[in-house]
Amino acid sequence: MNTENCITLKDVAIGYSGNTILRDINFSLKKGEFAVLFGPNGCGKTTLFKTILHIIPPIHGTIAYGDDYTPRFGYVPQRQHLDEIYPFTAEEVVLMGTFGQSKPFYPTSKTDRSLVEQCLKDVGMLELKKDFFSELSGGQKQRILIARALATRPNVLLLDEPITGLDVLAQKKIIELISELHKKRQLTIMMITHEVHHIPSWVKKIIHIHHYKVVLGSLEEIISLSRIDEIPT
Ligand SMILES: Nc1ncnc2c1ncn2[C@@H]1O[C@H](COP(=O)(O)OP(=O)(O)OP(=O)(O)O)[C@@H](O)[C@H]1O
Repeated sequence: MNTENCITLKDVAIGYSGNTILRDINFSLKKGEFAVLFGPNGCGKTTLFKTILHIIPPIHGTIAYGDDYTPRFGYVPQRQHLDEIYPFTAEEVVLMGTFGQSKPFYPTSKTDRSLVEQCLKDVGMLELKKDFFSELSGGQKQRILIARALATRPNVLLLDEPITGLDVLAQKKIIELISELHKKRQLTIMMITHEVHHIPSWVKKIIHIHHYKVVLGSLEEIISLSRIDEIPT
């Protein structure tokens, strides 16, 4: 495998309990690349993320990593699913990101505490760390979920619809934050969206799920395909 590629999907089929949702998925991500996974509601974007994260196995095909490359995934799930079930402060939510690497029932280490502080600082939420997660605005919640993912010390960040449901200004700020983190931490990033106008104009790689097929395309190609889909038949 090309050493520049950190993740390669080859002839992958995804789905649940043997029922295929999408097949013939073929693409690679280079180290430090920023890719958008775009497609309509219910087409299988989150399922593809779950497969890449090994939460569910692929029905067919392989997911390979570059030579000498071990991916450490940070996952930012859809915010709407978490809003009401989190009776924790912002800081406690970020701390959860460290749990996968700490020993059970041990008090939080100083290293983890300072990691949490750094992640809160990096997303601009240090001052609100004692506020309840449930009482934060949509944009602030998104920042905390990004900080929680950063606290897992990732080299690959997967973001599921990070700007859906935010107002235009908050969307702009979250995209700026993600872009800044991408550069500063040299992360490989994959971001899901189902709205074409949520794709930043500077994104070069777009993985498009279109009519049950996974294709790579430029933003211009994706926009023209979306327009064709909007024409009534
Ligand atoms: N745990 C599950 N078991 C069986 N089917 C599921 C499960 N989770 C999702 N599905 C189905 O898989 C299909 C793809 O869902 P998925 O959540 O991956 O789509 P999506 O593109 O991320 O949608 P959205 O944009 O609405 O988040 C849907 O038909 C959904 O009902």
